[in-house]
Amino acid sequence: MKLKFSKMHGLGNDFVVVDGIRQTVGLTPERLRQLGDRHLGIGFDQLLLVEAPHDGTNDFRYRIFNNDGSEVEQCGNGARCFVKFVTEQKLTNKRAIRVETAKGVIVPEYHGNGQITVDMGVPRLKSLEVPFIADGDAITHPLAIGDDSIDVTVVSMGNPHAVCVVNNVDSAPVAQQGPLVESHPRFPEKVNAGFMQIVNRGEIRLRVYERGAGETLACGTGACAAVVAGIQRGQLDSRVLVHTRGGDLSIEWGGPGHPVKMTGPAVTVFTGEIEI
Ligand SMILES: N[C@@H](CCC[C@H](N)C(=O)O)C(=O)O
Repeated sequence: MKLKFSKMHGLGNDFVVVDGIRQTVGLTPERLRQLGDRHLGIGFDQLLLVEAPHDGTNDFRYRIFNNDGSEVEQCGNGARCFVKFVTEQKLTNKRAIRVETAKGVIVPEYHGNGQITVDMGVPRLKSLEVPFIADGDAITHPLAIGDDSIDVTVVSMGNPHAVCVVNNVDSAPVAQQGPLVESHPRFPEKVNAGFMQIVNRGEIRLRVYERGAGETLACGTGACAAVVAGIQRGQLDSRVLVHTRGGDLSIEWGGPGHPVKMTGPAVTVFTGEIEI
């Protein structure tokens, strides 16, 4: 059986996007890992599956799989690619669409100038909602990593994030500490680990070691979580330019109870079909 797909990226965070409305798709975790392999398959950080919504008031359902085969709740760069995909594939002609994810509805809006803004929903800040095993709901928590201790702020953007502040992202120990944070026993569902350098109150540099995918060139929910964490810590203003290794995202957050808005590009690289 042949599977049609588009290869896309958001700031170098790359995706295989599959229309599960007009073709039948059966993907096991093993098959996902094989398709995600950069030598033996197509290669991707995440595979995005477009489905019909469960609730008729929404336009689509959006499922996300990491390249380790795990299904996850949310993906920010993927959300922008999702809206470009459904527009290019003529699955909709709306500019603003309502998309169901495993943790609520997101509302991406296509501006037509190459930029897409996504209402990523209200971040969850309570430890239990991340989930994170904490003594209380402090803004930073010391986390023991081997012989070191790092201070993390935990945020759920639908998916779990732990953000620490570093002096320089270029020399931050992302490859060493990232996997230890990702699988730390205090995060029962694992976590995405963000390393944020604060440039000024409106600008940060960010690297993210993603749960189930390793370090990526950019992470949209990671950018949202980092800005929320920086604002919670009193170090950032409400509109922040986030520099990632793959490019820039603009993030806005009005504080607790408000949704996070993320703006950035989405690119289609090629389309293809693969035997599965
Ligand atoms: N690349 C993403 C996040 C993808 C999911 C993440 N690895 C997780 O397991 O939660 C983004 O742009 O947000």
